[in-house]
Amino acid sequence: MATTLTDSQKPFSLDPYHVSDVFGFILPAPLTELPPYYQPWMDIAQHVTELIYSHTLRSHILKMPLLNTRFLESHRELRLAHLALSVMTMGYVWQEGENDTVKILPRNLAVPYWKVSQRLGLPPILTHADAVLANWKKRDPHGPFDMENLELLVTLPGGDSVRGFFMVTLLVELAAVPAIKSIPLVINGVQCGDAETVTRALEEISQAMEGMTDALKLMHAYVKPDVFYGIIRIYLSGWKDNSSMPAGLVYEGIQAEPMEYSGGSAAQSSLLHCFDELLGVKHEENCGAFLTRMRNYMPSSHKHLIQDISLQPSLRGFVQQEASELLTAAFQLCVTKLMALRSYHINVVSCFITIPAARARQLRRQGNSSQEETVSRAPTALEETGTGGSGIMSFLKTVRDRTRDVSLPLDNRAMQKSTNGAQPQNTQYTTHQTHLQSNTF
Ligand code: HEM
Repeated sequence: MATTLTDSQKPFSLDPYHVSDVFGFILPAPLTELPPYYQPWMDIAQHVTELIYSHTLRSHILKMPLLNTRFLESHRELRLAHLALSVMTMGYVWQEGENDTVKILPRNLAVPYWKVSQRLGLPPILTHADAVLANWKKRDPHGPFDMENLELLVTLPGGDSVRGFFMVTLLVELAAVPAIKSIPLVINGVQCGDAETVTRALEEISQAMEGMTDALKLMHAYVKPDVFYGIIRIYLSGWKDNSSMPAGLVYEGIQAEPMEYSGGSAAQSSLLHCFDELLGVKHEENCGAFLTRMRNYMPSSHKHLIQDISLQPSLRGFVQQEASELLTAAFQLCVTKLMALRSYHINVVSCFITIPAARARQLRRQGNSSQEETVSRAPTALEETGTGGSGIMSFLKTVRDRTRDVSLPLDNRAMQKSTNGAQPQNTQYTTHQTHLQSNTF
């Protein structure tokens, strides 16, 4: 008689979580057009930048018809609709900068935006899932997935730098795909005590983390710091913990009270949340609360993946229990590479926020903050906080330092063997080896 496996006995798989084998969390082949009924949205969304520059976006949006969302059927249609409504909303709110914001998002934008957001499980604001994961197409469909052959579906002010910012972030997501695909191998390997498979999968993950750092380095080649700081950033910022929008935003036709949402940030990428849960990284109260809140800004299936990884038996506990040098080295290499990625990201933030912010302050002090200096156009409300609303540097350093806490001590010899890709000589792993045995090496 055939036996059926219960959920907890089935191998862990990425299938239920809408994660692509080729693209990871990136939406594969996003649609570029909606059904013709929604053309009034696309006509505005595809020209948001020009309309902002001519100060006419708000008036165009006010004249837009109130469309019914029930003709949007597929997931990809909903994602394009969310992206289009998101760039319109960011443009509508920030068209005149930080000093002339709005209190109300008009009904013809707010009602469909709310409904599409509800169906996707996303908040009604521009998220990483919109601007990065669902905002790309290949110029030549048969060409490579690289900077030269990729373009945005919709954009915001900032020219080549805004394209660079979203596309480099997309390439970081792509570099992470081998790591995401290795997560089930780690979890299933731990379940059945297969230390050799876990070791190999962890090596794959650490290599992908290094690839992510390399991709992040492209930010310097494709994004100008003063354009990012002075022009792009305000359009990514939200109406929570933002002194330019202290009361939040009323979504007309949804509820009379204003609502607060954080702006778009790669803290909403599911990647590092998955790695933290897998490795057992625990964040301090405030940082942890912010990061956990960011999970509500992810597509719901990706959020569930992170939750389900967190419910698995402890990988770190398994590594300690196995007391294998190679396994410990592979685990430790993941911790080291994740810390290196976070440290490099801190450098990027310093270059793109801290330094331009200091320059803007200096110009202001000298009474020299003319609009010709790009950094001077930046909103002052965002100087000390991230677009997601966090106090940037101390937050990022604390998050990086908590990563270190899961380190497992190992001797240099094992680390060298692992980085050289040496294979274990004796692969007879069992789940019940003890620490004591490892101390006899
Ligand atoms: C110019 C480029 C970038 C800047 C200026 C930047 C800025 C920031 C800021 C200010 C935060 C603090 C949280 C917030 O307020 O939103 C943050 C968090 C974060 N960013 Fe970025 N970021 C950049 C690129 C990226 C890229 C390409 C990634 C990779 C996908 C990334 C991943 C993260 C993550 C994962 C966090 C949460 C903290 C952590 O887990 O370490 N960032 N970023």
